[in-house]
Amino acid sequence: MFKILVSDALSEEGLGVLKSSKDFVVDVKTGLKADELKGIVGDYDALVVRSATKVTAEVIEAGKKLKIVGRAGVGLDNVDLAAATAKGIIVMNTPGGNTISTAEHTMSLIMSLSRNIPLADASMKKKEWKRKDFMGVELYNKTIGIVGLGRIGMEVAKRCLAFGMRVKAYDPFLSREVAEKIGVELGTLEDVYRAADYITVHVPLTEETKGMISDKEIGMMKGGVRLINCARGGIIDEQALARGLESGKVAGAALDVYVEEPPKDCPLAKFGANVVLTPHLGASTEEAQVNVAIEIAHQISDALLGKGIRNAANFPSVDPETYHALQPYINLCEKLGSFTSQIAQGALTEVNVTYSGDIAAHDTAPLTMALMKGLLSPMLQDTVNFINSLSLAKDRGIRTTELKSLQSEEFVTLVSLEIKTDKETHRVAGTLLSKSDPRIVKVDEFYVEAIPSGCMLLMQNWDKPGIIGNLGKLMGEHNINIAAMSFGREKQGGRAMSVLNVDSCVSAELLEKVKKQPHILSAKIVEL
Ligand SMILES: NC(=O)C1=CN([C@@H]2O[C@H](COP(=O)(O)OP(=O)(O)OC[C@H]3O[C@@H](n4cnc5c(N)ncnc54)[C@H](O)[C@@H]3O)[C@@H](O)[C@H]2O)C=CC1
Ligand SMILES: O=C(O)C(=O)COP(=O)(O)O
Repeated sequence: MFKILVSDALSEEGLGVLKSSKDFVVDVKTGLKADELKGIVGDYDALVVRSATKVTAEVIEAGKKLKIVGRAGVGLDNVDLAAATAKGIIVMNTPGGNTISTAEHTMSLIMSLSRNIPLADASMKKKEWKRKDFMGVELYNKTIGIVGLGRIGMEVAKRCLAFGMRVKAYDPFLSREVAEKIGVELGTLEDVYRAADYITVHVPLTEETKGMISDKEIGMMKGGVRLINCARGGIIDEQALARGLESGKVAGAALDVYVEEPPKDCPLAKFGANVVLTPHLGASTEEAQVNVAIEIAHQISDALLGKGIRNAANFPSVDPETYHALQPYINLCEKLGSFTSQIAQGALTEVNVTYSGDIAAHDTAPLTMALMKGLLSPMLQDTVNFINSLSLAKDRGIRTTELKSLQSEEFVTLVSLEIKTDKETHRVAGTLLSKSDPRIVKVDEFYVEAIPSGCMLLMQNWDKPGIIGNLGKLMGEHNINIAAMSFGREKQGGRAMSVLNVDSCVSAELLEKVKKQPHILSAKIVEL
Protein backbone atom coordinates (compact mmCIF):
# COMPACT_ATOMS: atom_id res chain seq x y z
CA MET A 1 0.00 0.00 0.00
CA PHE A 2 1.44 3.37 -1.04
CA LYS A 3 0.51 6.70 0.53
CA ILE A 4 0.16 9.68 -1.81
CA LEU A 5 -0.06 13.30 -0.69
CA VAL A 6 -1.67 15.79 -3.07
CA SER A 7 -0.68 19.24 -1.83
CA ASP A 8 -2.08 21.47 -4.61
CA ALA A 9 -5.50 21.56 -6.28
CA LEU A 10 -5.82 18.58 -8.60
CA SER A 11 -8.90 17.85 -10.72
CA GLU A 12 -11.32 15.19 -9.46
CA GLU A 13 -10.68 13.15 -12.61
CA GLY A 14 -6.99 12.79 -11.67
CA LEU A 15 -7.74 12.10 -8.02
CA GLY A 16 -10.24 9.48 -9.15
CA VAL A 17 -7.51 7.55 -11.00
CA LEU A 18 -5.49 7.30 -7.79
CA LYS A 19 -8.38 6.80 -5.36
CA SER A 20 -9.90 3.98 -7.39
CA SER A 21 -6.81 1.83 -6.84
CA LYS A 22 -6.66 -0.40 -3.79
CA ASP A 23 -2.88 0.06 -3.84
CA PHE A 24 -3.06 3.72 -2.84
CA VAL A 25 -4.20 5.84 0.07
CA VAL A 26 -4.65 9.41 -1.17
CA ASP A 27 -4.65 12.47 1.09
CA VAL A 28 -5.46 15.89 -0.36
CA LYS A 29 -4.07 18.68 1.83
CA THR A 30 -3.77 21.97 -0.02
CA GLY A 31 -2.50 25.29 1.30
CA LEU A 32 0.03 23.72 3.68
CA LYS A 33 2.69 26.02 5.10
CA ALA A 34 6.30 24.96 4.51
CA ASP A 35 6.66 23.63 8.07
CA GLU A 36 3.34 21.77 7.91
CA LEU A 37 4.42 20.05 4.71
CA LYS A 38 7.79 19.13 6.22
CA GLY A 39 5.96 17.76 9.26
CA ILE A 40 3.82 15.28 7.33
CA VAL A 41 5.72 14.47 4.11
CA GLY A 42 7.68 11.72 5.87
CA ASP A 43 4.58 9.50 5.83
CA TYR A 44 4.21 9.50 2.05
CA ASP A 45 5.59 7.55 -0.87
CA ALA A 46 4.60 10.13 -3.47
CA LEU A 47 3.87 13.85 -3.48
CA VAL A 48 1.72 15.50 -6.18
CA VAL A 49 2.07 19.25 -6.70
CA ARG A 50 1.33 22.09 -9.10
CA SER A 51 3.20 25.39 -8.88
CA ALA A 52 2.12 26.51 -5.40
CA THR A 53 3.93 23.88 -3.30
CA LYS A 54 7.64 24.52 -2.98
CA VAL A 55 9.41 21.18 -2.88
CA THR A 56 12.59 22.45 -1.28
CA ALA A 57 15.68 20.50 -0.20
CA GLU A 58 14.24 20.49 3.35
CA VAL A 59 10.98 18.94 2.15
CA ILE A 60 12.97 16.33 0.21
CA GLU A 61 15.09 15.63 3.30
CA ALA A 62 11.96 15.21 5.42
CA GLY A 63 10.42 12.87 2.83
CA LYS A 64 12.07 9.77 4.24
CA LYS A 65 9.80 7.37 2.29
CA LEU A 66 9.37 9.60 -0.73
CA LYS A 67 9.92 7.88 -4.07
CA ILE A 68 8.24 10.26 -6.50
CA VAL A 69 7.42 13.93 -6.82
CA GLY A 70 4.80 14.37 -9.52
CA ARG A 71 4.17 17.82 -11.02
CA ALA A 72 0.75 18.16 -12.63
CA GLY A 73 2.00 20.66 -15.19
CA VAL A 74 5.26 21.68 -16.85
CA GLY A 75 7.49 23.99 -14.80
CA LEU A 76 9.71 22.20 -12.29
CA ASP A 77 11.31 25.36 -10.94
CA ASN A 78 9.39 24.84 -7.65
CA VAL A 79 11.06 21.43 -7.14
CA ASP A 80 14.67 21.11 -5.99
CA LEU A 81 15.64 18.62 -8.66
CA ALA A 82 19.24 18.26 -7.51
CA ALA A 83 18.14 17.45 -3.94
CA ALA A 84 15.58 14.94 -5.21
CA THR A 85 18.11 13.32 -7.54
CA ALA A 86 20.64 13.02 -4.74
CA LYS A 87 18.05 11.16 -2.67
CA GLY A 88 16.98 8.92 -5.56
CA ILE A 89 13.53 10.48 -5.79
CA ILE A 90 12.01 10.49 -9.27
CA VAL A 91 10.68 13.88 -10.33
CA MET A 92 8.14 13.80 -13.14
CA ASN A 93 5.95 16.34 -14.91
CA THR A 94 3.27 16.29 -17.61
CA PRO A 95 4.60 18.16 -20.61
CA GLY A 96 1.99 18.87 -23.25
CA GLY A 97 -1.16 18.60 -21.14
CA ASN A 98 -1.48 22.37 -20.71
CA THR A 99 0.27 23.59 -23.87
CA ILE A 100 -2.82 24.73 -25.75
CA SER A 101 -4.35 26.40 -22.70
CA THR A 102 -1.17 28.35 -22.03
CA ALA A 103 -0.77 29.34 -25.67
CA GLU A 104 -4.41 30.50 -25.71
CA HIS A 105 -3.87 32.45 -22.50
CA THR A 106 -0.83 34.11 -24.06
CA MET A 107 -3.01 35.15 -27.01
CA SER A 108 -5.65 36.43 -24.57
CA LEU A 109 -2.99 38.56 -22.88
CA ILE A 110 -1.68 39.89 -26.19
CA MET A 111 -5.17 40.84 -27.31
CA SER A 112 -6.32 42.23 -23.97
CA LEU A 113 -3.21 44.37 -23.91
CA SER A 114 -3.68 45.57 -27.50
CA ARG A 115 -7.34 46.47 -27.04
CA ASN A 116 -7.39 47.54 -23.35
CA ILE A 117 -10.04 44.95 -22.59
CA PRO A 118 -9.60 44.69 -18.79
CA LEU A 119 -9.86 48.41 -18.04
CA ALA A 120 -12.52 49.06 -20.68
CA ASP A 121 -14.60 46.33 -19.07
CA ALA A 122 -14.04 47.75 -15.57
CA SER A 123 -14.98 51.22 -16.85
CA MET A 124 -18.24 49.93 -18.37
CA LYS A 125 -19.08 48.30 -15.10
CA LYS A 126 -18.72 51.71 -13.47
CA LYS A 127 -21.37 52.87 -15.96
CA GLU A 128 -18.82 54.91 -17.98
CA TRP A 129 -18.56 55.19 -21.78
CA LYS A 130 -14.95 56.26 -22.48
CA ARG A 131 -14.25 55.26 -26.10
CA LYS A 132 -11.39 57.75 -26.51
CA ASP A 133 -9.49 56.41 -23.50
CA PHE A 134 -9.24 52.92 -24.89
CA MET A 135 -7.71 53.36 -28.34
CA GLY A 136 -5.99 50.12 -29.32
CA VAL A 137 -3.49 48.75 -31.84
CA GLU A 138 -3.82 45.99 -34.46
CA LEU A 139 -1.78 42.81 -34.40
CA TYR A 140 -1.98 42.52 -38.18
CA ASN A 141 1.37 43.22 -39.89
CA LYS A 142 3.16 43.58 -36.56
CA THR A 143 6.23 41.52 -35.68
CA ILE A 144 6.15 39.28 -32.65
CA GLY A 145 9.39 37.94 -31.19
CA ILE A 146 9.10 34.57 -29.47
CA VAL A 147 11.86 33.63 -27.07
CA GLY A 148 11.73 29.85 -26.65
CA LEU A 149 10.03 28.02 -29.51
CA GLY A 150 9.09 24.86 -27.61
CA ARG A 151 5.62 23.41 -27.22
CA ILE A 152 3.91 26.60 -26.06
CA GLY A 153 6.07 28.97 -28.14
CA MET A 154 5.23 26.96 -31.25
CA GLU A 155 1.47 27.10 -30.60
CA VAL A 156 1.69 30.84 -29.95
CA ALA A 157 3.61 31.22 -33.23
CA LYS A 158 0.90 29.42 -35.21
CA ARG A 159 -1.82 31.60 -33.70
CA CYS A 160 0.12 34.81 -34.34
CA LEU A 161 0.67 33.78 -37.96
CA ALA A 162 -3.09 33.30 -38.25
CA PHE A 163 -3.48 36.92 -37.14
CA GLY A 164 -1.24 38.02 -40.02
CA MET A 165 1.73 38.80 -37.76
CA ARG A 166 5.37 38.26 -38.74
CA VAL A 167 6.96 35.81 -36.33
CA LYS A 168 10.63 35.89 -35.42
CA ALA A 169 11.96 33.54 -32.80
CA TYR A 170 15.04 32.69 -30.81
CA ASP A 171 15.66 29.17 -29.58
CA PRO A 172 19.24 27.89 -29.59
CA PHE A 173 18.08 24.28 -29.33
CA LEU A 174 15.80 24.30 -32.38
CA SER A 175 16.75 23.78 -36.01
CA ARG A 176 16.01 26.49 -38.58
CA GLU A 177 14.15 23.95 -40.76
CA VAL A 178 11.61 23.14 -38.04
CA ALA A 179 10.89 26.85 -37.50
CA GLU A 180 10.78 27.73 -41.18
CA LYS A 181 8.38 24.90 -41.90
CA ILE A 182 5.63 26.77 -40.05
CA GLY A 183 6.71 30.20 -41.32
CA VAL A 184 8.80 31.36 -38.37
CA GLU A 185 12.13 33.07 -38.93
CA LEU A 186 14.82 32.03 -36.42
CA GLY A 187 17.32 34.72 -35.49
CA THR A 188 19.69 35.72 -32.74
CA LEU A 189 18.30 37.07 -29.51
CA GLU A 190 19.42 40.55 -30.53
CA ASP A 191 17.69 40.23 -33.94
CA VAL A 192 14.48 39.37 -32.16
CA TYR A 193 14.79 42.20 -29.63
CA ARG A 194 15.52 44.79 -32.31
CA ALA A 195 12.78 43.73 -34.74
CA ALA A 196 9.78 42.96 -32.58
CA ASP A 197 6.69 45.03 -31.72
CA TYR A 198 5.65 42.33 -29.26
CA ILE A 199 7.98 40.00 -27.38
CA THR A 200 6.70 36.92 -25.57
CA VAL A 201 8.86 34.52 -23.57
CA HIS A 202 8.25 30.76 -23.43
CA VAL A 203 11.44 29.39 -21.88
CA PRO A 204 11.87 27.50 -18.61
CA LEU A 205 13.22 29.45 -15.65
CA THR A 206 16.89 28.51 -15.39
CA GLU A 207 20.07 30.27 -14.26
CA GLU A 208 20.47 31.36 -17.87
CA THR A 209 16.94 32.64 -18.44
CA LYS A 210 16.48 34.34 -15.06
CA GLY A 211 16.43 38.08 -15.79
CA MET A 212 17.31 37.47 -19.46
CA ILE A 213 15.23 40.53 -20.33
CA SER A 214 16.48 43.40 -18.20
CA ASP A 215 17.45 47.10 -18.74
CA LYS A 216 20.12 46.34 -21.33
CA GLU A 217 17.85 44.15 -23.44
CA ILE A 218 14.94 46.57 -23.15
CA GLY A 219 17.37 49.23 -24.34
CA MET A 220 17.89 47.29 -27.58
CA MET A 221 14.16 47.00 -28.27
CA LYS A 222 11.96 49.16 -30.49
CA GLY A 223 10.34 52.14 -28.76
CA GLY A 224 6.73 51.15 -28.01
CA VAL A 225 7.46 47.44 -27.66
CA ARG A 226 4.95 45.30 -25.73
CA LEU A 227 6.24 42.48 -23.51
CA ILE A 228 4.41 39.32 -22.43
CA ASN A 229 5.46 36.77 -19.84
CA CYS A 230 3.28 33.70 -19.52
CA ALA A 231 6.25 31.43 -18.70
CA ARG A 232 7.89 32.15 -15.34
CA GLY A 233 8.22 35.17 -13.10
CA GLY A 234 11.60 36.86 -13.33
CA ILE A 235 12.48 35.83 -16.90
CA ILE A 236 11.59 39.45 -17.62
CA ASP A 237 13.07 41.43 -14.74
CA GLU A 238 10.06 43.04 -13.04
CA GLN A 239 11.88 46.18 -11.88
CA ALA A 240 13.50 46.74 -15.29
CA LEU A 241 10.11 46.29 -16.94
CA ALA A 242 8.59 48.87 -14.60
CA ARG A 243 11.39 51.29 -15.50
CA GLY A 244 10.81 50.65 -19.22
CA LEU A 245 7.09 51.35 -18.80
CA GLU A 246 7.75 54.50 -16.80
CA SER A 247 10.12 55.88 -19.43
CA GLY A 248 7.66 55.07 -22.22
CA LYS A 249 10.17 52.85 -24.02
CA VAL A 250 7.85 49.93 -23.29
CA ALA A 251 4.29 50.67 -24.40
CA GLY A 252 2.69 47.83 -22.53
CA ALA A 253 3.17 44.57 -20.69
CA ALA A 254 1.09 41.53 -19.83
CA LEU A 255 2.13 39.10 -17.15
CA ASP A 256 0.68 35.87 -15.86
CA VAL A 257 3.62 34.89 -13.66
CA TYR A 258 5.64 36.68 -10.97
CA VAL A 259 8.90 36.41 -9.08
CA GLU A 260 6.87 35.90 -5.92
CA GLU A 261 3.47 34.22 -6.11
CA PRO A 262 1.21 35.63 -4.90
CA PRO A 263 3.20 38.88 -5.33
CA LYS A 264 3.43 40.97 -2.18
CA ASP A 265 4.71 44.11 -3.80
CA CYS A 266 4.59 43.76 -7.58
CA PRO A 267 6.10 46.87 -9.23
CA LEU A 268 3.75 46.42 -12.20
CA ALA A 269 0.50 46.65 -10.24
CA LYS A 270 0.54 50.46 -10.20
CA PHE A 271 0.16 50.85 -14.00
CA GLY A 272 -3.09 51.48 -15.85
CA ALA A 273 -4.55 50.05 -19.07
CA ASN A 274 -1.11 49.38 -20.59
CA VAL A 275 -0.36 46.63 -18.07
CA VAL A 276 -2.50 43.51 -17.87
CA LEU A 277 -1.95 41.09 -14.99
CA THR A 278 -3.46 37.67 -14.36
CA PRO A 279 -2.81 35.41 -11.36
CA HIS A 280 -0.92 32.50 -13.03
CA LEU A 281 -3.90 31.34 -15.06
CA GLY A 282 -2.07 29.91 -18.08
CA ALA A 283 -2.94 26.31 -17.29
CA SER A 284 -6.19 27.08 -15.49
CA THR A 285 -8.72 25.66 -17.90
CA GLU A 286 -11.03 22.74 -17.32
CA GLU A 287 -9.39 20.86 -20.17
CA ALA A 288 -5.76 21.43 -19.14
CA GLN A 289 -6.44 20.56 -15.52
CA VAL A 290 -8.16 17.31 -16.43
CA ASN A 291 -5.31 16.49 -18.86
CA VAL A 292 -2.46 17.10 -16.44
CA ALA A 293 -4.20 15.51 -13.45
CA ILE A 294 -5.06 12.30 -15.29
CA GLU A 295 -1.58 12.16 -16.81
CA ILE A 296 0.26 12.62 -13.53
CA ALA A 297 -2.04 10.15 -11.77
CA HIS A 298 -1.29 7.42 -14.33
CA GLN A 299 2.42 8.22 -14.35
CA ILE A 300 2.67 8.05 -10.56
CA SER A 301 0.56 4.92 -10.38
CA ASP A 302 2.70 3.15 -13.00
CA ALA A 303 5.97 4.25 -11.42
CA LEU A 304 4.94 3.17 -7.91
CA LEU A 305 3.64 -0.17 -9.15
CA GLY A 306 6.75 -0.85 -11.26
CA LYS A 307 4.92 -0.52 -14.57
CA GLY A 308 7.21 2.02 -16.20
CA ILE A 309 8.55 5.51 -15.77
CA ARG A 310 7.44 8.35 -18.03
CA ASN A 311 8.31 12.04 -18.19
CA ALA A 312 10.83 11.89 -15.36
CA ALA A 313 13.25 14.79 -15.30
CA ASN A 314 15.91 12.61 -13.67
CA PHE A 315 15.29 9.16 -15.16
CA PRO A 316 14.89 7.99 -18.76
CA SER A 317 11.33 7.23 -19.84
CA VAL A 318 10.55 3.53 -19.86
CA ASP A 319 7.17 2.23 -21.00
CA PRO A 320 5.66 -0.80 -19.21
CA GLU A 321 6.68 -3.29 -21.91
CA THR A 322 10.26 -2.04 -22.05
CA TYR A 323 10.39 -1.84 -18.26
CA HIS A 324 9.41 -5.50 -18.10
CA ALA A 325 11.98 -6.44 -20.74
CA LEU A 326 14.74 -4.40 -19.08
CA GLN A 327 14.20 -5.53 -15.48
CA PRO A 328 16.47 -8.65 -15.65
CA TYR A 329 19.16 -6.61 -17.44
CA ILE A 330 18.93 -3.90 -14.80
CA ASN A 331 19.61 -6.60 -12.22
CA LEU A 332 22.48 -8.03 -14.30
CA CYS A 333 24.04 -4.60 -14.86
CA GLU A 334 23.89 -3.61 -11.21
CA LYS A 335 25.60 -6.87 -10.24
CA LEU A 336 28.16 -6.56 -13.01
CA GLY A 337 29.01 -3.04 -11.85
CA SER A 338 29.34 -4.06 -8.21
CA PHE A 339 31.40 -7.16 -9.08
CA THR A 340 33.83 -5.20 -11.26
CA SER A 341 34.19 -2.44 -8.72
CA GLN A 342 35.05 -4.97 -6.00
CA ILE A 343 37.78 -6.71 -8.02
CA ALA A 344 39.44 -3.40 -8.98
CA GLN A 345 41.97 -1.41 -7.03
CA GLY A 346 42.40 2.35 -7.17
CA ALA A 347 40.18 5.31 -7.96
CA LEU A 348 37.72 4.82 -10.80
CA THR A 349 38.48 7.13 -13.74
CA GLU A 350 36.76 5.64 -16.78
CA VAL A 351 33.81 3.38 -17.55
CA ASN A 352 33.18 2.02 -21.04
CA VAL A 353 30.15 -0.15 -21.61
CA THR A 354 29.09 -2.00 -24.75
CA TYR A 355 25.63 -3.50 -25.19
CA SER A 356 25.65 -6.17 -27.90
CA GLY A 357 22.87 -8.26 -29.40
CA ASP A 358 19.14 -8.08 -28.54
CA ILE A 359 19.57 -5.65 -25.68
CA ALA A 360 21.04 -3.01 -28.00
CA ALA A 361 17.58 -2.55 -29.55
CA HIS A 362 16.32 -1.04 -26.26
CA ASP A 363 16.94 2.30 -24.60
CA THR A 364 19.95 1.29 -22.53
CA ALA A 365 20.17 4.46 -20.44
CA PRO A 366 18.54 2.78 -17.38
CA LEU A 367 21.09 -0.05 -17.69
CA THR A 368 24.02 2.34 -17.63
CA MET A 369 22.48 3.98 -14.56
CA ALA A 370 22.24 0.52 -12.95
CA LEU A 371 25.85 -0.34 -13.90
CA MET A 372 27.05 2.92 -12.41
CA LYS A 373 25.00 2.35 -9.28
CA GLY A 374 26.65 -1.06 -8.94
CA LEU A 375 30.10 0.38 -9.60
CA LEU A 376 29.76 3.17 -7.05
CA SER A 377 27.85 1.24 -4.36
CA PRO A 378 30.90 -0.45 -2.80
CA MET A 379 32.40 3.03 -2.25
CA LEU A 380 29.36 5.19 -1.63
CA GLN A 381 26.96 2.62 -0.12
CA ASP A 382 23.46 4.01 0.42
CA THR A 383 24.18 7.45 -0.96
CA VAL A 384 24.16 6.16 -4.53
CA ASN A 385 20.99 5.09 -6.30
CA PHE A 386 19.68 4.61 -9.84
CA ILE A 387 18.65 8.23 -10.16
CA ASN A 388 21.85 9.92 -8.96
CA SER A 389 24.47 7.39 -10.11
CA LEU A 390 25.43 9.11 -13.37
CA SER A 391 25.51 12.59 -11.86
CA LEU A 392 27.66 11.31 -8.97
CA ALA A 393 30.03 9.69 -11.50
CA LYS A 394 30.24 12.95 -13.43
CA ASP A 395 30.90 14.92 -10.23
CA ARG A 396 33.76 12.51 -9.48
CA GLY A 397 35.29 13.08 -12.92
CA ILE A 398 34.56 9.52 -14.11
CA ARG A 399 34.40 9.47 -17.92
CA THR A 400 31.64 7.25 -19.25
CA THR A 401 31.03 5.97 -22.77
CA GLU A 402 28.25 3.75 -24.04
CA LEU A 403 28.37 1.72 -27.27
CA LYS A 404 25.66 -0.40 -28.85
CA SER A 405 25.97 -3.16 -31.38
CA LEU A 406 23.04 -5.19 -32.64
CA GLN A 407 25.45 -8.04 -33.38
CA SER A 408 26.80 -10.27 -30.63
CA GLU A 409 29.14 -12.99 -31.74
CA GLU A 410 29.07 -15.42 -28.84
CA PHE A 411 25.88 -14.62 -26.92
CA VAL A 412 22.33 -13.60 -27.81
CA THR A 413 22.99 -10.58 -25.73
CA LEU A 414 26.07 -9.36 -23.89
CA VAL A 415 26.89 -6.47 -21.59
CA SER A 416 30.63 -5.79 -21.65
CA LEU A 417 32.11 -3.48 -19.12
CA GLU A 418 35.59 -2.02 -19.13
CA ILE A 419 36.68 0.06 -16.17
CA LYS A 420 39.89 1.97 -15.69
CA THR A 421 41.20 3.10 -12.34
CA ASP A 422 44.35 5.06 -11.65
CA LYS A 423 46.03 1.68 -11.09
CA GLU A 424 44.55 -0.90 -13.47
CA THR A 425 42.02 -1.88 -16.11
CA HIS A 426 39.40 -4.64 -15.84
CA ARG A 427 36.99 -6.09 -18.36
CA VAL A 428 33.96 -8.05 -17.20
CA ALA A 429 31.05 -9.27 -19.34
CA GLY A 430 27.68 -10.69 -18.43
CA THR A 431 24.61 -12.18 -20.04
CA LEU A 432 21.26 -13.69 -19.12
CA LEU A 433 20.51 -17.39 -19.22
CA SER A 434 16.85 -18.27 -19.93
CA LYS A 435 16.16 -14.53 -20.34
CA SER A 436 16.38 -13.75 -16.63
CA ASP A 437 19.22 -15.64 -14.96
CA PRO A 438 22.33 -13.42 -14.72
CA ARG A 439 25.77 -14.87 -15.44
CA ILE A 440 29.22 -13.39 -15.53
CA VAL A 441 30.80 -14.92 -18.60
CA LYS A 442 34.12 -13.19 -18.79
CA VAL A 443 36.50 -11.74 -16.21
CA ASP A 444 39.46 -10.03 -17.85
CA GLU A 445 40.87 -12.62 -20.28
CA PHE A 446 39.12 -15.63 -18.69
CA TYR A 447 35.83 -17.13 -19.87
CA VAL A 448 33.80 -18.31 -16.85
CA GLU A 449 30.16 -18.98 -16.06
CA ALA A 450 29.73 -17.47 -12.62
CA ILE A 451 26.51 -16.69 -10.77
CA PRO A 452 26.73 -13.06 -9.60
CA SER A 453 25.09 -13.55 -6.23
CA GLY A 454 25.92 -13.68 -2.52
CA CYS A 455 29.48 -14.27 -1.37
CA MET A 456 31.94 -15.12 -4.14
CA LEU A 457 35.57 -16.14 -3.92
CA LEU A 458 37.54 -15.12 -6.99
CA MET A 459 41.00 -16.60 -7.50
CA GLN A 460 43.72 -16.58 -10.07
CA ASN A 461 45.75 -19.77 -10.02
CA TRP A 462 47.97 -21.98 -12.13
CA ASP A 463 45.99 -24.64 -13.95
CA LYS A 464 47.35 -27.57 -11.91
CA PRO A 465 45.71 -30.69 -10.47
CA GLY A 466 44.58 -30.61 -6.85
CA ILE A 467 43.34 -27.01 -6.67
CA ILE A 468 39.66 -27.97 -6.34
CA GLY A 469 40.47 -30.67 -3.77
CA ASN A 470 42.55 -28.31 -1.65
CA LEU A 471 39.97 -25.54 -1.75
CA GLY A 472 37.10 -27.94 -1.02
CA LYS A 473 38.97 -29.31 1.99
CA LEU A 474 39.82 -25.84 3.31
CA MET A 475 36.24 -24.61 2.97
CA GLY A 476 34.93 -27.79 4.59
CA GLU A 477 37.26 -27.30 7.56
CA HIS A 478 35.74 -23.84 8.03
CA ASN A 479 32.21 -25.17 7.66
CA ILE A 480 31.64 -23.26 4.43
CA ASN A 481 29.49 -24.89 1.81
CA ILE A 482 30.43 -24.34 -1.85
CA ALA A 483 27.24 -23.71 -3.83
CA ALA A 484 28.74 -23.35 -7.32
CA MET A 485 32.12 -23.29 -9.02
CA SER A 486 33.30 -22.00 -12.36
CA PHE A 487 36.72 -22.16 -13.99
CA GLY A 488 38.36 -20.57 -16.98
CA ARG A 489 41.93 -20.89 -18.19
CA GLU A 490 44.01 -19.28 -20.87
CA LYS A 491 45.57 -22.64 -21.88
CA GLN A 492 46.18 -26.03 -20.33
CA GLY A 493 48.63 -25.62 -17.46
CA GLY A 494 48.58 -21.83 -17.80
CA ARG A 495 46.96 -19.11 -15.73
CA ALA A 496 43.39 -19.80 -14.72
CA MET A 497 40.51 -18.15 -12.93
CA SER A 498 38.29 -19.89 -10.38
CA VAL A 499 35.06 -18.42 -9.10
CA LEU A 500 33.30 -20.02 -6.13
CA ASN A 501 29.87 -19.15 -4.79
CA VAL A 502 29.80 -19.97 -1.10
CA ASP A 503 26.81 -20.16 1.23
CA SER A 504 28.41 -18.25 4.10
CA CYS A 505 30.93 -15.48 4.01
CA VAL A 506 34.66 -16.07 3.82
CA SER A 507 36.50 -14.30 6.65
CA ALA A 508 39.64 -12.22 6.07
CA GLU A 509 41.58 -14.89 7.97
CA LEU A 510 40.32 -17.68 5.72
CA LEU A 511 41.07 -15.55 2.66
CA GLU A 512 44.71 -15.35 3.76
CA LYS A 513 44.78 -19.16 4.06
CA VAL A 514 43.32 -19.45 0.53
CA LYS A 515 46.07 -17.20 -0.81
CA LYS A 516 48.69 -19.51 0.73
CA GLN A 517 47.34 -22.64 -0.98
CA PRO A 518 49.64 -24.15 -3.62
CA HIS A 519 49.35 -22.62 -7.12
CA ILE A 520 47.05 -19.79 -6.01
CA LEU A 521 48.24 -16.46 -7.44
CA SER A 522 45.64 -14.13 -5.94
CA ALA A 523 42.29 -14.31 -4.18
CA LYS A 524 39.53 -11.81 -3.54
CA ILE A 525 36.12 -11.84 -1.93
CA VAL A 526 33.23 -10.24 -3.76
CA GLU A 527 29.89 -9.74 -2.05
CA LEU A 528 26.78 -9.14 -4.13
N1 LIG B 1 1.64 30.31 -17.12
C1 LIG B 1 1.39 29.04 -16.96
O1 LIG B 1 0.45 28.65 -16.29
C2 LIG B 1 2.27 28.04 -17.61
C3 LIG B 1 3.59 28.30 -17.81
N2 LIG B 1 4.38 27.36 -18.39
C4 LIG B 1 5.78 27.69 -18.60
O2 LIG B 1 6.02 27.88 -19.98
C5 LIG B 1 7.37 27.60 -20.26
C6 LIG B 1 7.48 26.81 -21.55
O3 LIG B 1 6.79 25.59 -21.46
P1 LIG B 1 6.82 24.55 -22.68
O4 LIG B 1 6.66 25.26 -23.97
O5 LIG B 1 5.87 23.47 -22.34
O6 LIG B 1 8.30 24.01 -22.56
P2 LIG B 1 9.23 23.43 -23.71
O7 LIG B 1 10.31 22.71 -23.04
O8 LIG B 1 8.41 22.71 -24.72
O9 LIG B 1 9.82 24.72 -24.42
C7 LIG B 1 10.82 25.52 -23.87
C8 LIG B 1 11.70 25.96 -25.02
O10 LIG B 1 12.64 26.91 -24.51
C9 LIG B 1 13.85 26.69 -25.18
N3 LIG B 1 14.91 27.27 -24.39
C10 LIG B 1 15.51 26.78 -23.27
N4 LIG B 1 16.44 27.66 -22.84
C11 LIG B 1 16.43 28.70 -23.69
C12 LIG B 1 17.15 29.91 -23.76
N5 LIG B 1 18.08 30.20 -22.86
N6 LIG B 1 16.86 30.76 -24.77
C13 LIG B 1 15.91 30.48 -25.67
N7 LIG B 1 15.22 29.33 -25.69
C14 LIG B 1 15.47 28.46 -24.68
C15 LIG B 1 13.94 25.19 -25.34
O11 LIG B 1 14.80 24.83 -26.41
C16 LIG B 1 12.50 24.83 -25.66
O12 LIG B 1 12.28 24.79 -27.05
C17 LIG B 1 7.91 26.93 -19.02
O13 LIG B 1 8.61 27.90 -18.27
C18 LIG B 1 6.71 26.54 -18.25
O14 LIG B 1 6.96 26.48 -16.90
C19 LIG B 1 3.90 26.17 -18.82
C20 LIG B 1 2.58 25.87 -18.65
C21 LIG B 1 1.67 26.75 -17.98
O1 LIG C 1 2.62 23.92 -15.89
C1 LIG C 1 3.18 24.97 -15.57
O2 LIG C 1 4.40 25.19 -15.74
C2 LIG C 1 2.40 26.03 -14.94
O3 LIG C 1 2.92 27.09 -14.75
C3 LIG C 1 1.04 25.77 -14.50
O4 LIG C 1 1.01 26.03 -13.13
P1 LIG C 1 -0.20 25.55 -12.22
O5 LIG C 1 -0.23 24.06 -12.29
O6 LIG C 1 -1.43 26.13 -12.82
O7 LIG C 1 0.09 26.05 -10.87
